[in-house]
Amino acid sequence: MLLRLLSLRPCGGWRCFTRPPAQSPLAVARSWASHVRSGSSGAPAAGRLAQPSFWAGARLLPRCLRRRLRPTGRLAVAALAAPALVGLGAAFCTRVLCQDAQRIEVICVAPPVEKEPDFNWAMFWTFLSPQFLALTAAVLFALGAALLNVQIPLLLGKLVNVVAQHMRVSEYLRTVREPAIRLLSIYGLQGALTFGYILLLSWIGEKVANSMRKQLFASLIRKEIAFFDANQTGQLVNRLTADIQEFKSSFKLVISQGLRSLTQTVGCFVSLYMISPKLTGLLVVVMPFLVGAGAFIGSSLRKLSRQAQEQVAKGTAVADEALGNVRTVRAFAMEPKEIEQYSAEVDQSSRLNMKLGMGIAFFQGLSNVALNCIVLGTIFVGGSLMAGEEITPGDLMSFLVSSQTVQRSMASMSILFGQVLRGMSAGARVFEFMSLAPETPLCEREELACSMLSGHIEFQDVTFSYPTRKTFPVLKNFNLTIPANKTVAIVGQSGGGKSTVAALLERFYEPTEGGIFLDGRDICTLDPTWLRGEIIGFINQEPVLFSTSILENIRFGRPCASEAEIHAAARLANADEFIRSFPDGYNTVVGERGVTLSGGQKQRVAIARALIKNPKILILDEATSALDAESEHVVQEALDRAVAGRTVLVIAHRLSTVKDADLIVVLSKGQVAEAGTHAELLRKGGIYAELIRRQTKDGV
Ligand SMILES: Nc1ncnc2c1ncn2[C@@H]1O[C@H](COP(=O)(O)OP(=O)(O)OP(=O)(O)O)[C@@H](O)[C@H]1O
Repeated sequence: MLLRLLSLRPCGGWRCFTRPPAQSPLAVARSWASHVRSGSSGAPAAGRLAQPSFWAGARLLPRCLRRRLRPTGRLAVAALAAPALVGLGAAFCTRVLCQDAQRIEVICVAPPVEKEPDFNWAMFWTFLSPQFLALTAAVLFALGAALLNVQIPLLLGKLVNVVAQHMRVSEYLRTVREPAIRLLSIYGLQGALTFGYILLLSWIGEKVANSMRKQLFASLIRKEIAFFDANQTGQLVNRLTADIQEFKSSFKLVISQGLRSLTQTVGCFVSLYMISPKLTGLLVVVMPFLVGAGAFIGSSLRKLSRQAQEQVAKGTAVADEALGNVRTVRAFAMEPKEIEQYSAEVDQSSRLNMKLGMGIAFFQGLSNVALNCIVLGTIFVGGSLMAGEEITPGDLMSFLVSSQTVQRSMASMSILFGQVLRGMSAGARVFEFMSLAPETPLCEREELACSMLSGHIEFQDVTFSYPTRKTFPVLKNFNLTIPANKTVAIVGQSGGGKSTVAALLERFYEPTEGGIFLDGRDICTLDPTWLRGEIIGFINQEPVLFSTSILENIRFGRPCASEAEIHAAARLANADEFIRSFPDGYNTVVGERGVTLSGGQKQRVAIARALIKNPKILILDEATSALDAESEHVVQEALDRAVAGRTVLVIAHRLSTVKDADLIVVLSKGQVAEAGTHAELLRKGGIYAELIRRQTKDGV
């Protein structure tokens, strides 16, 4: 029995603190937290393990006490019932420790300096209100299950009294039937209600999370480009995944555990007081000490645990960087150095974890002693009260079970408090981006008739600073005219603002001052979706393909395009031949970001994707600069064909690619420094002539 007693408590504690070595700190913290959330953190486990001895003790206890056993006999009885209470106490301490894991998770997840947004209740209600009926039913079921849980100890007490009174089998079976059947029906009903509210809650949780995810994604993908300059993709994806998951779990827990625990704590305390005010007093005095001591020792373990987690994160970062950049590591033959660095981090991590394990072992051992003493005290006082006939054996039984319920409920409420805070801050982060309307709505304002569009573009006194760097003007009173069906090239030193001109024309950003006009209409009065989707084709230096087939990638330019149109666009882009040379032809899947294609092939697919919408305006932003001479030649050939009959803005470093442009503009410090044809600018002998001279010398 003693062995069983000892085996209970470490189980709960170790479940919280041991972890598989390969997991990331975040995953570890999550798994700890999910242990707690799913209620497997030790309390139920301890309770489950404690039950057989508890029932054995419960059966023997009244008999022994009725026969007025000597103190040694009472001690033996106490030893039988002890595991239940010890298990409960240990479970309670374990919960306190597990809270640490949850706090650690907060440390891992929360960015340290970011200001937390406020929780938007109104927005939450818009998601919850469609599930109102199901939610009401779930709440009622949960309350019903909790109230029945309060009844169960009292009925158990009555049953024990019957068991204790009747010694003859026939009489016993007759008398025990009625309370046993009542108890059984309550068990059944309680089980059905529990099934009902958990089912309803997971249904509601899924529905709410599902619509939150869709709405958040829809709202994110429509945000202006400046928003993505200011927010990291990883953070945004985290809001879509981890934050919504966190919010969903917290919401479900508040209804299921919170409501139930509160009802049970209040109800069982009333029952405890009614059974025995004296024993209740003992419990009320002892419990705060137990929790206080657990929290105190837990705080130093928490600190150690946090250090261990941070160390694991360091090791993970080293592995992540080395594996993610394996080509660079291989190219520099740095494998031994990386192994050494990773080993050092892992060794330090295991030293900290061993220290932590020792701390937990010490804590568990100490709490065993304390809890055993408390159990003995409870049994001792309870036994004395029974001996003085102040309470019946059944009362003691009810007391023990009710106190178990109270302890479990209080422990889960303490966990829940942290969970609610975390859930609300996760929810606030999700709602924050949902409620922000994009500064440039995607589908508003006017469209011009495409057939009437000539494609004449004018930048008039455009001044612009990026929203993330407002004090640094990239363009200053920039003026440029791109006549319809002409090709205008922008050249100049790196960082001069060439790509910014293209981004403004695409309406990725809005000019701070001045305006951009298309056929005399300010483009900010035009529908951006129409502008980008039908009028402007954009090809840049690093085309990004999606991990689907070549066919679908080209169709991305115009979703309603037929296969024949796709093939035609590919031919125009010099891509048809190489695509057909693949075994799967147009159905070849290109891998993540088009990794299975060469740079030149990717660029030609991107050109086909831009051409399929037959854009009136084409922007080529360094479209060939990442390619070798061979690929550049093929791609340039495709581009030369593509520009015919369109207004084209070319941005280029390699001046050889722009010398045939109708107009070449040299951009310097955000302003037009020179403009003219290739021959005019060479004659002028200014910046352009100098650039040409340098590139010819370098053989570019
Ligand atoms: N998203 C951004 N947020 C803030 N500043 C930016 C952003 N993009 C570019 N810049 C800054 O704007 C200036 C102009 O950048 P831009 O990319 O337009 O230059 P560029 O002439 O195209 O350069 P390159 O020839 O090297 O591509 C640079 O100083 C750059 O640091």
